[in-house]
Amino acid sequence: MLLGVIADDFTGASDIANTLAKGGMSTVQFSGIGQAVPNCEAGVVALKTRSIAACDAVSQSVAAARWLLNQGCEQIVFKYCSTFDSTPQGNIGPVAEALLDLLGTELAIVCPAFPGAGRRIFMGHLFVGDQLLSETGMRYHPLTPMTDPDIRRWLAHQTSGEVGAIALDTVRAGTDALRGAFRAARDAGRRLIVTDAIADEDLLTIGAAAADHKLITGGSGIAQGLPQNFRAKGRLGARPEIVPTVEGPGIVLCGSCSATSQQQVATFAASHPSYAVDTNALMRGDLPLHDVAAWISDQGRQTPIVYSTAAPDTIADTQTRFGRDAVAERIERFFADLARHLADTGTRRIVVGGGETSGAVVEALELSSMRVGREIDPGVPVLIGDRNGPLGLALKSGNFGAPDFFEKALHEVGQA
Ligand SMILES: Nc1ncnc2c1ncn2[C@@H]1O[C@H](COP(=O)(O)OP(=O)(O)OP(=O)(O)O)[C@@H](O)[C@H]1O
Ligand SMILES: O=C(O)[C@@H](O)C(=O)CO
Repeated sequence: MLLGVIADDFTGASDIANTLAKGGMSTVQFSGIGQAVPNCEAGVVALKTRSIAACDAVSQSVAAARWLLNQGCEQIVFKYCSTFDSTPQGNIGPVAEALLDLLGTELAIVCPAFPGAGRRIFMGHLFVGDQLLSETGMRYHPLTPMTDPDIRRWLAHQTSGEVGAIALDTVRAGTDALRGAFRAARDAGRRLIVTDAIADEDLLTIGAAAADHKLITGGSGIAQGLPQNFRAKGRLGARPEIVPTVEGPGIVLCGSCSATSQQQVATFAASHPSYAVDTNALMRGDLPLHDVAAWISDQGRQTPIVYSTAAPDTIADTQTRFGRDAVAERIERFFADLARHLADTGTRRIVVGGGETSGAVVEALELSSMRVGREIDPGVPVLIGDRNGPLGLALKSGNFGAPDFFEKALHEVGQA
C-alpha cells in the first residue's frame, strides 16, 4: 500500500476510492480498520465519524492512520465532505492536527474542492454551483448546518493554531510557486492551509506540489493529482484485478431524503415496484421485516426500490413524535437488517442512497473490504464485496448522481 485514505463516511470513502481507481491505482475500500489484502496500492478506510465528538473522531482517525502506515503507506489523505460538513465545534480541525502530530509533519493542505460536482474554493470561500455554500440547502442541514462559506474562518473555530490560505493566483502560478507558498506558510507557523481550487487543473497542480506532503486533507478532488506522483517514480504496477461478474437479483434501498435523492426515487419508482417505508409504523414496531421481504419476493423478476425518502415536513413530523436520533437509528437498522436478509437469500446487487444508510448497510453485511470498479456517475463507483459469493454494491452520497442513477447503477454493478 502506497497511499492511505481516512474517510469520515462510507459514501465519501467510495467517492475518493473512485478518484484513485480512475487515476490508475489498484484501490480497496475497507470498512474501518481491515485485514490487509494483496494487490492494493491505495487503501481507503471508511469511518462513520462525520458527526461524532472531536475526541472520538480523533482516536478513530489516528488508529486508522496507524494501521495504514503499518501497511506501508507513504502519504495519508484525510477525506471529508466537499461541503466541509462540520460544526464550529466539529472534528475536521482536531483530526487534521492530530494526524499532523502523528505523522511528525508541519503542514497540510485543506481543500474540499470537487469541481466535477460543482464545489469550488475561491479566496477561501466555498461555492456549490453558483451559490456560496451558506446560501444553499446546506445551511439547513440537520446535523452540520453550514452557515459560513469562509472555510478559513470555519476551520479557525475548530483549531488552536492560525489557519493559513493560498489564493488561486498562486495556484495558477504553477507548482514551483505553490511549493514556495507552502514553505512560506510553514515558516510563518501555519499548519493548516486552505488552498483555492476551481478547476481540475488546479487540483492537479496542487497534487503535484504536494507530492512530498505526508498529510493532505480535502474532498475527493484533491486525490486527482496523487496517482501521478507515484507513477512518475515508477511505483505503480499492481496488475489489474480480475473482477468477478455479479449476476442475480437486485434491490435499491434509499434512506437519503435530499432533493437529489427524492428525484432519483421518483424516477426509478415510475417504472419499478416501489415500497415507501411507513416510518411511523416502523417506530411503533408495526412494520415487521418479513412483511417487507415478502413484498420484495412477490415482485418476482422485477427490481424493486424500498425507500424512507420523504419531504421535510413529513420528516419533521416523525422526528417530533419519536425524536430525531431514535428515528434515524431505527431507519438505518431497518435498512441494515433488510440488506443482510436479502443478501443471504439470493440478492446480488444492492444500490444504496445516503451516507449514513450506506454505512449501516455495509457494516451489517460485514464486508470488511471491497474492490473498486468503474465509475457510475461522478463520485460513485461500483464496489465488489464478498458475502455468500461476489456481491455488487453502489453507495450514493445524498447529493450525487443523475436522476436515472438507480437504474444505471443496477446495470453497471451487474456488468462488473
Ligand atoms: N422519513 C424519514 N424521517 C426521518 N429520518 C429519516 C427518514 N428517512 C431517512 N431518515 C434518516 O435520515 C438520515 C439520512 O442520512 P443519509 O446520510 O443516509 O442520507 P444523506 O444525508 O442524504 O446522504 P449523505 O450523507 O451521503 O449526504 C439517516 O439517518 C436516515 O435514517
Ligand atoms: O465529498 C462529498 O461530497 C461526498 O464524498 C461526501 O462525503 C458526501 O457524504
